Amino acid sequence: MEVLAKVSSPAKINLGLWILGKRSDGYHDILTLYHAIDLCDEVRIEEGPFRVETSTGIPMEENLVYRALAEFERRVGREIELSVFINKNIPEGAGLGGGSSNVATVLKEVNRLMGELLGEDELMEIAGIISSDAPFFFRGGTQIGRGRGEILEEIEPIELDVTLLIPSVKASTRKVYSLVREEDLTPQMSPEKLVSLIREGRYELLENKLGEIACSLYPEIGEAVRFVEHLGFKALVSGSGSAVFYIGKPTPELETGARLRGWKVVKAKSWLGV
Ligand SMILES: C[C@](O)(CO)[C@H](O)COP(=O)(O)OP(=O)(O)OC[C@H]1O[C@@H](n2ccc(N)nc2=O)[C@H](O)[C@@H]1O
Ligand SMILES: Nc1ncnc2c1ncn2[C@@H]1O[C@H](COP(=O)(O)OP(=O)(O)OP(=O)(O)O)[C@@H](O)[C@H]1O
Repeated sequence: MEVLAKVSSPAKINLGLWILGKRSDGYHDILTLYHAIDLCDEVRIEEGPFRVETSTGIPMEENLVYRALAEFERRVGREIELSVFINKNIPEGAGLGGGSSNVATVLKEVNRLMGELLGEDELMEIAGIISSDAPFFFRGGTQIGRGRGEILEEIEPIELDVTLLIPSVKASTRKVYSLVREEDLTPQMSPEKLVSLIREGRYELLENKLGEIACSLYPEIGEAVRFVEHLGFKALVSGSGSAVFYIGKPTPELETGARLRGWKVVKAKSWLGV
């Protein structure tokens, strides 16, 4: 079959995440700085029967991309006659937004291949229904996320070397959020404070309140944080975990320690292209 599109689907890290409050719809209002990195899934779209397959064998009905395309099809009133194949490199349940990135990347490509039937706003609306992290991936780069994560504001691009340390445990975003208590809320944190921290390069002041809960729920994530801090780096959990990262390149001590513990090390850079 003819290959119609080949496109990369980048991961994200959260350069800080604060939980501002609990909402009546069961979600939480957050303030976060999304940052796309060059750890990517590879998406291939061919003409053919409507299907969505991943290299990790995610059942199609469970695939966030399939659910997004089903909603797209309903709205445009035309059948999708395309086959989507995703080669997964982004570890699942790592707080790196793999599925969310796939949703945005595939919606954009399918919409383009079918003649731009929907505008970006409506595509982002579909994406946001499927996953709170997905709207970020339409523009990528570095964006402030508020609300559930779907209210976005681009800031000037920053270029970082990032080292990810990925424990084998998969973190459940829903479970981590379900443990949020009153004392974990920081309603006083504002986008202005966050932007000034970043502008001044005060990365040591960044924190992820959700990541702290993930560490209590999944001790291996806490171990990874303490190991990175022991090496003298500022460790942050990405999203709800399990990935831990720091700004800088891998060191021999880090590689050795990670190997001993069976943790994956990924050397990444900012992903500036969308
Ligand atoms: C942790 C982050 O990844 C940080 O970027 C996001 O806040 C979560 O984004 P996500 O994985 O796309 O989350 P979703 O798939 O939309 O929601 C999964 C579950 O996480 C909880 N959830 C998610 C986002 C949010 N702002 N508040 C929440 O309480 C809800 O229980 C929801 O049912
Ligand atoms: N296309 C997909 N890619 C990855 N996971 C998917 C996909 N579709 C559905 N899933 C399911 O969703 C779960 C979470 O996926 P994802 O990789 O986006 O989580 P995550 O890395 O924790 O992202 P986030 O930062 O949004 O929490 C996976 O464990 C998997 O079962």
